[in-house]
Amino acid sequence: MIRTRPLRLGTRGSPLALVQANMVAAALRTAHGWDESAVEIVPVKTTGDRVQDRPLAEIGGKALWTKELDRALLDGDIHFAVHSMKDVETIRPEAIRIVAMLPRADVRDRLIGAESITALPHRARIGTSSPRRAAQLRHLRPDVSIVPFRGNVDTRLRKLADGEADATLLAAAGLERLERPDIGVAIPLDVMLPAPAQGAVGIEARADDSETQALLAAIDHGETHACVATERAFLAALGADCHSPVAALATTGGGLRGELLSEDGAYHVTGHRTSADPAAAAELADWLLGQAPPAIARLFAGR
Ligand SMILES: NCc1[nH]cc(CCC(=O)O)c1CC(=O)O
Repeated sequence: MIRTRPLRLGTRGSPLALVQANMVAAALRTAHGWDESAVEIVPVKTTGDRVQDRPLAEIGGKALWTKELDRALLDGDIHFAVHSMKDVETIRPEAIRIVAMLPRADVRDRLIGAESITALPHRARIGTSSPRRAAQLRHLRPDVSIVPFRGNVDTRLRKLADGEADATLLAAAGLERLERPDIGVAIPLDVMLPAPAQGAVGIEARADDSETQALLAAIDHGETHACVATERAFLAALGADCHSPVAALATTGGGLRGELLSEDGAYHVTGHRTSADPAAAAELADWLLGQAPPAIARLFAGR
């Protein structure tokens, strides 16, 4: 196909976002036999990137990563947007559709600063701004304290090196894509379940732009797409947002696993369904909420 203008790919401008954008551009060029100029990368600064000094939950949650890109998409400034699916809210604007996902990377978190969670020094200070990671850590190690840690991967590693914390947790996927796969140790999935959609890169287009959607369909990884859709259905059924300490993982062979925690990690409930379809996700969410002690249930009171 001959394109008279380049396809405009919108992305955040962080180093990780740009790597992921380039992965998508390369996949499209390969799938369609396009040359270098066929896809133009358009970095868009988001509120989440601008405001680095306050917790995300305080300035408005996950929408901060997508709002400006949504606008660019709806205004026709870009043809499609590339996101870490972990950072995309469960409820999306009607006019925007998640069209494709790249093959998922390692879904685990990596611990940097100790050999394992058990091996963390007594009362270690852990740098993380993720409510899920904080609650999971405190559940496993009630003695540790949590230090807020925002910023991109390099910023967080620098804060750790500067002694602002004794250890931190980062997604293996991000470290891999930034070509630092060996930093720290992978935490086994039976010790720590990842965030819903962790490790998945997704692509959104306008719901009415069937031409762009057809081009993107060529690079959609069906298995990743299905598993991430199930994890997102689980979040949606919980009425969860970024304030909610929730973990989930769906795999084609292993079904769906989910975990809800109280913010302080004192309580958690976990469950498993052998099927990884969205109906099982909604059912597991309801079952977990039914099991949950008040300290967890109140976090989902708004649903
Ligand atoms: N919330 C930030 C964010 N969004 C996606 C990733 C990593 C890549 C991924 O999980 O797909 C990260 C960094 C991290 O959690 O370590």
